[in-house]
Amino acid sequence: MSSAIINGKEIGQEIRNAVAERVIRLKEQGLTPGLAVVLVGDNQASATYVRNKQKSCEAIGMYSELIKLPEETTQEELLTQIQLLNQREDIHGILVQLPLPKHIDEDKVIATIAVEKDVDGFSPVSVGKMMLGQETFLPCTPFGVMKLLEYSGIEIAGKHAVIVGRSHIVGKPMGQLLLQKDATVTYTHSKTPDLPSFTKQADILIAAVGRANFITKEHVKEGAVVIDVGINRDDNNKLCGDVNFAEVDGIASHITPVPGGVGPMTITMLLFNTVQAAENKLAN
Ligand SMILES: Nc1nc2c(c(=O)[nH]1)N[C@@H](CN(C=O)c1ccc(C(=O)N[C@@H](CCC(=O)O)C(=O)O)cc1)CN2
Ligand SMILES: [Mg+2]
Repeated sequence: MSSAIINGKEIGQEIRNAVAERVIRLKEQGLTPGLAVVLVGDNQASATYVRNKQKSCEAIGMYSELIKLPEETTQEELLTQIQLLNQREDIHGILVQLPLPKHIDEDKVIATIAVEKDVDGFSPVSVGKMMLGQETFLPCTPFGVMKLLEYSGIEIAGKHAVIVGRSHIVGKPMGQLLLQKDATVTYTHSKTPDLPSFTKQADILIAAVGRANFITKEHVKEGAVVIDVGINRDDNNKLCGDVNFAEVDGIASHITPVPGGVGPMTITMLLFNTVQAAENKLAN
């Protein structure tokens, strides 16, 4: 029997509809939520994601503004742009599309975003608050995965979640969010020896390694929930995840496809966070 598909497009749309309602309420009170998206350089994938973020904002009545800077932009110039956005009354969320060109210190740039506008949840203060379980903006991809699990009725408490990958934007926060919902969490990564001996124990397996079709049937326990965070291109340049879907289908109880699984949730949760930032502004 095939695994149940967790449909991120459908779940994402349901959440976007609810976010759109909140935008209407804010506009009735004279406030249009505004997102500034900073794009530096000519990375084609980044340009596509940024376009999708802007379109998604507009689709639910939010304001979005693109700050497009050339590849040669200096770190100082970029920091100045962010400081200006930090002061803008009409901008409630700021995001800097990653990756940045090599000559720019990503950490420094992210740390400059005002925490109340850090809708990506990447700044050191946001990350610290998340670790402490305090109210803050959660990073959009792991936040989206939590919503996929919730909307699919998947129990987390008492389950063994195994994360493959330890990036700052996915793997590390993913483990924290699952831990806060009482999962037992194991982190694995590219240097973990005998990876299948760990992943085979997972009730919930999160694949966030960034390698096409890396997770095969030998990594997955019968009945596991498999969440694929990867966005890769295979040998035929076709979009694929970190999980070999054809192999794992039928072993997992539930699985997310690529495309149409975690990806759409990333932008959904960005909209969610930006509306939250605008509501916070009204409340304070
Ligand atoms: N500042 C940020 N930079 C980056 C983030 C981020 O959350 N904040 N995440 C990724 C890229 N990303 C958003 O920025 C992103 C990636 C993929 C998708 C998505 O919807 N994927 C689709 C497929 C799209 C395609 O056809 O190429 C899917 O999986 O269905 C959304 C957002 C790195 N940078
Ligand atoms: Mg760099």
